[in-house]
Amino acid sequence: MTHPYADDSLTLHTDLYQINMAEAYWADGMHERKAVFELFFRKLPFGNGYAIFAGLERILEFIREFHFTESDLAYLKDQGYRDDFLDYLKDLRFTGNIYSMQEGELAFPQVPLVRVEASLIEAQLIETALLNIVNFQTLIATKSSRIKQVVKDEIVMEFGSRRAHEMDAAIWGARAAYIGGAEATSNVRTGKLFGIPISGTHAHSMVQAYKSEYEAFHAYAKRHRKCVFLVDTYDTLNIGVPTAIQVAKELGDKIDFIGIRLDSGDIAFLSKEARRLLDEAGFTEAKIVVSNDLDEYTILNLKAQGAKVDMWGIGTKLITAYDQPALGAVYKLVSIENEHGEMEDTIKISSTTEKVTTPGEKRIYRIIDKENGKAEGDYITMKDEDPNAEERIKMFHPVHTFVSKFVTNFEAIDLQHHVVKDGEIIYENPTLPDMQAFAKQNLEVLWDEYKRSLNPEEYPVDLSQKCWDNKMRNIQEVKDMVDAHKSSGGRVK
Ligand SMILES: Nc1ncnc2c1ncn2[C@@H]1O[C@H](COP(=O)(O)OP(=O)(O)OP(=O)(O)O)[C@@H](O)[C@H]1O
Ligand SMILES: O=P(O)(O)OC[C@H]1O[C@H](OP(=O)(O)OP(=O)(O)O)[C@H](O)[C@@H]1O
Ligand SMILES: O=C(O)c1cccnc1
Repeated sequence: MTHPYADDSLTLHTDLYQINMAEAYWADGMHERKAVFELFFRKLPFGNGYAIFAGLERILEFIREFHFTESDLAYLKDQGYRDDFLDYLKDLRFTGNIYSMQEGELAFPQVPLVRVEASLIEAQLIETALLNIVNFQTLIATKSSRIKQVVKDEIVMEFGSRRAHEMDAAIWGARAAYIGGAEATSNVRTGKLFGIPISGTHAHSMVQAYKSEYEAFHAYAKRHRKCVFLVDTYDTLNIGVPTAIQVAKELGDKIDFIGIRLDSGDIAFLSKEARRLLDEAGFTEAKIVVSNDLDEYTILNLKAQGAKVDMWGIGTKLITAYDQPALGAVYKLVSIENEHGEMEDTIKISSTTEKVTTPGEKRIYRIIDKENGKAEGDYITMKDEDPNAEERIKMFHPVHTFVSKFVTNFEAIDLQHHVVKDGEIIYENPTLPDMQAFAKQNLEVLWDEYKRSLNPEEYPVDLSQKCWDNKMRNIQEVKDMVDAHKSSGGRVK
């Protein structure tokens, strides 16, 4: 199918209800009221102890391009939207402010990753895209980091393009996997777009096409100096590895014999035997690459079995976040301008305690113990609080309030950066290697108990006293409103 709209934009990459709400705000003259939304998730994925934030670069790209094109407006007209509203949309651009964590930052439940302060209509219309971007990219960066925690010093290569949920997911997922700790991707376009190292071996089809491993390895080596030969097409130990060794010996210095790849069978047994054969032949530096439905669980198990692996090629289970396909991040209104031009808190009540939002304009700090450089927890305050001006802070568990602690001798690091100012992008994206290094450096401030892959400790995300009191006041106000409503016989004025 050819693309029917030359000017197609991502602005309609939204849920219908956003446009319907936008129309109502506009018709009622509420659309320009200032609103504050926070984007956060409630539960860490994969049972992990932390998440790695990713997605900012694409958010900024989306914001820069945000406008309704001719064909977007024509389509909306076909859907029945009225001309006066469409005329308004024609000139609409994002003119608000966005504060965000940097990509590679550690993220925890309830901590806003992104804060949008904009006119109600603008903030509402970007919700779906922001969630779509952050939910996916943060999930994959986290899965990658989790895998890297298990792999440790060996190399992780992202091999998932063929199994990703279509093309966008392949490239943005490979990028997120890189931020989380994967050293390279097999996706060439990702390398071109983002400056990430690309790497690859060859497939069984090449051996099948040349009919023998000997012919295939020679053919590959004729055009490629760096060689990793895939040795499991017919019989790994009897034909594959010995043929790789033979070709490497025949070609000597003409190639860099990087090593071999195993893609089936018992990886623990085969890698140990292949290591022995390579070492006996004098190729002690040759690497063993493995692939085949790997994830952190299999890798951990293979390591426990003493598998001799130098590089892990990981596809399906990384790029699709196989064991948890969604992060569940949400975008919630926490404050809105009233008819008198004052900002007012808003709250969403739920019978599930974790789902009750924390109202008001807030700030997010990571509390670092000055003595040991480790994180004590994240600290959510009201916007006019400055924890760095305090000698001692009291941190409250947001749900189990009996859990609280006093912290002294700390530094409070503001996690949100001003990235869009009055519609203008003021943030320069770091390079991808810098983002990866940033993620690694962030993990160093976490105690090991939050980093283990099985049953990690829960990292503290606490509220300031003021934030807690404000939340309670808002809950009480809603309760009073519900009681008044009930006692009026359920009538709405
Ligand atoms: N020693 C091992 N211990 C635990 N899991 C292993 C071990 N060796 C391989 N695995 C994993 O077991 C699974 C084996 O899958 P499967 O049986 O489909 O592979 P295969 O039949 O050897 O290869 P393929 O079907 O791809 O040709 C893979 O996920 C692989 O990573
Ligand atoms: O297993 P993954 O983690 O997804 O890694 C990518 C897989 O892609 C290739 O296989 P291919 O597409 O040839 O399919 P295969 O599973 O039959 O080998 C490669 O040989 C890996 O096995
Ligand atoms: O380069 C490889 O070996 C590779 C790339 C993608 C998928 N499977 C293997």
